[in-house]
Amino acid sequence: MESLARLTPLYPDRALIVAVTGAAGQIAYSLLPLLASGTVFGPQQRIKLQLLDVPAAESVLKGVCCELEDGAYPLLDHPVLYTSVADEAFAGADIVVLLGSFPRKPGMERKDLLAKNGTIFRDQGQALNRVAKADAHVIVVGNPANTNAWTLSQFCTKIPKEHITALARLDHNRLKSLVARKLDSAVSDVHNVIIWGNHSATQYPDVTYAYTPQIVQGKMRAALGGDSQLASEVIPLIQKRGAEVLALRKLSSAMSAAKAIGDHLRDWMFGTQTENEIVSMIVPSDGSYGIDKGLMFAFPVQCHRGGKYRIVSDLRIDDFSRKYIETTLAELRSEREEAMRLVSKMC
Ligand SMILES: NC(=O)c1ccc[n+]([C@@H]2O[C@H](COP(=O)([O-])OP(=O)(O)OC[C@H]3O[C@@H](n4cnc5c(N)ncnc54)[C@H](O)[C@@H]3O)[C@@H](O)[C@H]2O)c1
Ligand SMILES: O=C(O)CC[C@H](O)C(=O)O
Repeated sequence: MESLARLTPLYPDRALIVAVTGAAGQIAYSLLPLLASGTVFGPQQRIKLQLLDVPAAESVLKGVCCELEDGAYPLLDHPVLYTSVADEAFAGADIVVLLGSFPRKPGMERKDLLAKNGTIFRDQGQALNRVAKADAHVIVVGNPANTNAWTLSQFCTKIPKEHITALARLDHNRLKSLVARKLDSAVSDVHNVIIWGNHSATQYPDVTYAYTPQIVQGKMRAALGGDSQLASEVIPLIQKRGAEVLALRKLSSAMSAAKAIGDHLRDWMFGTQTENEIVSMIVPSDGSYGIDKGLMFAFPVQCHRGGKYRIVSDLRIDDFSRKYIETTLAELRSEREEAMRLVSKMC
């Protein structure tokens, strides 16, 4: 259960301004009620929503706004702003949630998305540079999320680099839930799973530092059947979970993505739940664990109220883990190279 003290409003005297792109899409349809109801920013924080989508989605977006009105959410300021002009959506925003992009369809490779979505993140980086608050906090969700966040940050120099993050929390939650199911534990009893690297099939879902009241830190790999079981079952299951949902729904994950975005934002803005709790966020590397400085990489982090976080940089990484971290690092380096090529063409 959330403690109300933890969720003391960030701005008691005004509405928190939240811009959401791709607001006519499916993740937004699950996320907007979480924002409007106080689930993410607490039951006392007023919210102003500024929604962006492409002109072709105007009618759907208007319908979403009608539903937000009809929800009679006590915390939501009216009118909800909706627009197809990025500068209008981002103006004055405290929090910027970037969903707007093309999701992968069955038969598409994730790398097909790099070129398709790169220009969106260039344009939105430039728009943020023009109109955003210098202390805005940004989360990129549109895939390929790490590299889109990197592209955005190349065009948005006004906002500090560490305020630009991307979503690894869905993978983190998937792993946490899987561990709970395997051990027949409550999800809330599972702590400190970690996702490393890319939000892709090379990510490394790591249980080395995870624990529950029954399984002490250091024993989780054995409790889940040992390293060969992890390598053959647990790790691939999490790495391929997005693809599994896509194959089943013929649409990518949306409800669970919205829940994860809420978790990411709540922990980022209010602090992680306890002093020792670790969550996974895609943030610019500070060089920890030998990851290239500036590369957008999922790391274990601890957050402190007001949008501050620190990468937990002192975990011992054994050979088993290092191999996975190197694989996802290599993929991210090559995505960044491709993005650099595209960016230099875009300039
Ligand atoms: N990082 C993660 O964990 C994670 C999880 C799930 C989905 N995703 C990604 O999130 C993105 C959104 O997924 P979705 O299911 O909501 O997709 P969707 O297709 O339902 O919605 C995307 C919306 O973005 C809009 N859009 C496209 N270009 C835009 C632009 N330039 N500006 C504003 N809006 C624009 C589209 O019109 C559409 O309404 C996809 O890229 C998907 O792959 C990431
Ligand atoms: O396109 C994909 O494979 C994944 C979509 C989404 O990022 C997810 O993790 O569910």
